[in-house]
Formats: sequence, structure tokens, C-alpha cells
Amino acid sequence: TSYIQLNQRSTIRFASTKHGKVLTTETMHPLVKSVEYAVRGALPIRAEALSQQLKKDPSKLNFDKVVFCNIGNPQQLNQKPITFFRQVASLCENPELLKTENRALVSKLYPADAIARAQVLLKNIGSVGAYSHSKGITHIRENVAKFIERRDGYAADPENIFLTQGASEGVQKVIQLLTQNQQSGIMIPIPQYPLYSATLSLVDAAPVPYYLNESQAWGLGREELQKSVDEARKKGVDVRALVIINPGNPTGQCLSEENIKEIIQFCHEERIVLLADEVYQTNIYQPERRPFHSFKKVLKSMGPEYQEQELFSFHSTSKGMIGECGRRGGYFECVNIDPAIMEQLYKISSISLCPNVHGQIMVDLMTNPPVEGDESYPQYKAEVDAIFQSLGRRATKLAQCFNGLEGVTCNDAEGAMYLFPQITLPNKAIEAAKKEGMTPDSFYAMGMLEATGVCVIPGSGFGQEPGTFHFRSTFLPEENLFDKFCGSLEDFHKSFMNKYRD
Ligand SMILES: Cc1ncc(COP(=O)(O)O)c(CN[C@@H]2CONC2=O)c1O
Repeated sequence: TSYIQLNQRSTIRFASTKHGKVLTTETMHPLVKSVEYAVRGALPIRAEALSQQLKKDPSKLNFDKVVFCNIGNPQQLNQKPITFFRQVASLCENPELLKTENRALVSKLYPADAIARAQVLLKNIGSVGAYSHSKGITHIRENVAKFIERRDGYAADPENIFLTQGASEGVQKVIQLLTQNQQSGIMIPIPQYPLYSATLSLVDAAPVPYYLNESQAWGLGREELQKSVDEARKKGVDVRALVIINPGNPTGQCLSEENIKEIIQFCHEERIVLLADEVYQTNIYQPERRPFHSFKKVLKSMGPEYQEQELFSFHSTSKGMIGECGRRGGYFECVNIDPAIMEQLYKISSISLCPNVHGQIMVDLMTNPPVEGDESYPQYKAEVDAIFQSLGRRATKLAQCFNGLEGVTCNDAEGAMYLFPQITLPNKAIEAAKKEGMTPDSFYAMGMLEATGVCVIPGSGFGQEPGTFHFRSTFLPEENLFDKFCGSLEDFHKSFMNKYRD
């Protein structure tokens, strides 16, 4: 709850009765009570229950495993970690292995460049068990700055970089700072990744929706942004920031350099802070959408009048080809941010002392992996390329599967890890959903889970054009199981549509 304004004078009074719990859903913080986060909502909760049931009594279920397609969690679906990263991490975890007396034995198991990397890291970290600097270990922030400079071709200052517990923590800190009162408005895409709507509700700020255009491959035009900000400001909302997720989640679209320029111009003219969520920057499968254009790079390439534009850029170790979600590694870079705000960011970062050191080590490895000529480079490159190509094949295959279903249309995933198909449901299904007190897409998704064990998230959890229904699925199930996975979805869809045919 540290992200909720605890200084808010609460009108809540703990129940004065002598019996029963003091803390109840009636006496708890109302903003916590009302917040929703669909990626781990009703569907995954039911999926977990089915997963437990499978262990105890599989006979009663129509499937032999639950496939968690609700969350971009590659290693949960058996994606292998990058060998070099785990070699370095394990050496940092157990410095005894680096002692000279163990060198002969350890060198049989670990390549010299992994040993050398662990030594450098530990020289700059001390122990992975110690608190670090609240912004993150300076050496690692320096390496992140070098990564950004190599990627963009423009200088980056390690002092403008905060390492975080995944990108989530960075997003929450920045949105908390941006929110002054209930009129503070933050523009978010619809459909959006619900970290944003959930964080806004926890800080009692105003979400200002702008719609991505499904018929234009989830494109975003300036006119939509202008319409959104004008409508909000007319209602008295103090619109102060714009969230862009690029590549998109749940929609997978990748912005062109031209489009990014247009968005920066919009923010500059409307005096809006830019939050660029770029956690999927290496997950770009469509060649015409590569290379990745960061908002930092495009901003720096624009004229002097734009060089005061305020920008926060977010990155994470949870995505890409590494999928080290559980380590909670991430960072954000602050561009043109008021130095007094930088101090405030440092202050709230110090409240939680520091991001976990293993997550910081993973950020160092993600942003500075083995390079050509390093002993581990051939294996590193082979592992990353294999994962990248497999993700691309699975994205295409699942989109083809969805587009082959009656009443379903699905844009290709240009990037990221998800597909967001639109489903046209028969009225009988919509009626049946209403009887169950469920949204139609939740009713469909729950039917899919109960029939196939596949857990997806209804589109209502991300927001969608009124009157349309979607669901979001990852394309992460293992490639060797993919045909069976797609087949089970096709079978379920056919039976569902036949059952509820008007
Ligand atoms: C766009 C976006 N931003 C930030 C995050 C937060 O990531 P970390 O905190 O792990 O760095 C996610 C995670 N993706 C969620 C988690 O898995 N599926 C999702 O939609 C994300 O998709």
C-alpha cells in the first residue's frame, strides 16, 4: 500500500465493536478494495484451482494440464533461461566458487568470461545480500547508460537511471509522483495493460482513455490523442501525462519513427509528460518494424524546440528473449526531468531501500550481454536467436488459428507476446453470460478454460471499444505442443458456437 497516499486523511474508523476482526473489507482502504488487475483476476484464480484439482483428481477434467496463457511468463511455460546469465548469477550467489583454490574445478563448469563477469560484478556490488544504493548499483547504472548510448546514439547519464523491481515498480513510482489530486489525468491506451488503470485507481487519479484503431492494425493517430485530451480538459481534468506502450500490450503493434515523432510533437504542444513503456523493445517479429525506435532516440533527433520534452522510459528483464520475470529486474531513464523531481524520486526509492540485487545483476546482463569475440558469444547468440525465431513462428501460427475460427478476427502480433482477437458472439451466448452475471468475453474465456485448460484473459480486463468483445492470449506454449494447443482451441470454439448458435 506504499503507493497509496497514506497521508490521505482517512474518514475510515475501525469498527468499535468488541468482537470480530478489526480489519475487514469495510474498514480497509477503499482504493485498495476497488482496484482490479485482470491479468491475475477471476480466470487465473480458477485456472490455479483447476491446476490443483488436476494433481488430486485428474479424472473429472477434460484436459491433462492447465496452460497459463494469461501472463507473459515465458519460463513458466518451460522457456530455458539464457545459459551465460545463469552462470554469472550463480557465481555471484556463491562467491566461494570464485576462490583461487576452486578455480580448477569451477573452470570445468564455467567459461572464463562468465567467471570474469561475476568477479567484476562482485567487485562493484560487494555481497548480493547487502542493500545497494536506492537508485541501484552505480556500476550497473553506468552499464545501462552505455547500453542506451549504443542503442540510440545519444548520451545517457547514469544519474538519470533508476533500477527497479521490474518495470512495474518504476511505473508506479512515476505515476504516484505525477498525481497531485483526483483531477490529475494520465492518458492511457485502450486496450491497455492494466498495470496502468490499476495504479491510477490506487492513487485516485483520472484515467484519460485514447483508443487504438483495431482496423488500422491498432494504429494511433494524433487526432485520437487530440480528441482524448480536449474532451478530458473540457471536463476539468488536469491532463499531465501520456502512457505509450511500444510494442503494445495486449495489441502487439509497433510504432513507426514517424508516428513516434507525431506523438512527441503532440506532447510538446499540449505540455504533457511522456511515459514510454518499452519492455518489449527486442520482441519485434515483423522485419519492416525493425529496428526498434526508442522515444529517447527520436526525441533527441528532433529540433531544439523539443529538447525540453519530459520523458520517462521503462525497460524490464521480464520480456525480450530472456523472460527473467521472477527476478524482478528493470529500470527507467529520466529525460529532461526537473532536478527537484529527481530528488523526490530518490526519496521515494529510498523508502523501499533498494531494488533486489539479483534483479539488478540481470539488468546488467540484459543490457550488456556477451559480444562477438567473447567465449560465450556463440552460445548466447544461438540461444537468443532460437527463442526469437520460435516466438515469431508461434505468433504467426496462433494468429492463423484465431483467424480461422468462426466470427473471430485477429491482427498479427508485430511484436510483444500477445494476440488480442475480436470475437463476435451469438446473442444466445450473450444472454447466457448475462444470466451468469459475466461479461460475454469472460463467459467465453471461462468456457474455454473449463473445456481445454487454456487460461486467457477477457478483453474487458484491458478495455475495448464498447460493444466489441476480445480476449488476450500469449503465444508462449512450447512450440512442440503448439499444434495440439491450437487444435484444442479450435475444437472448443466450434462446440461453443454450435451450443449458442442463434
Ligand atoms: C507493457 C508492460 N509494462 C510493464 C510490465 C511489468 O513488467 P515487470 O514488472 O515484470 O518488469 C509488463 C508485464 N507484462 C504483464 C505480466 O505478464 N503479462 C502481462 O501482461 C508489461 O506487459
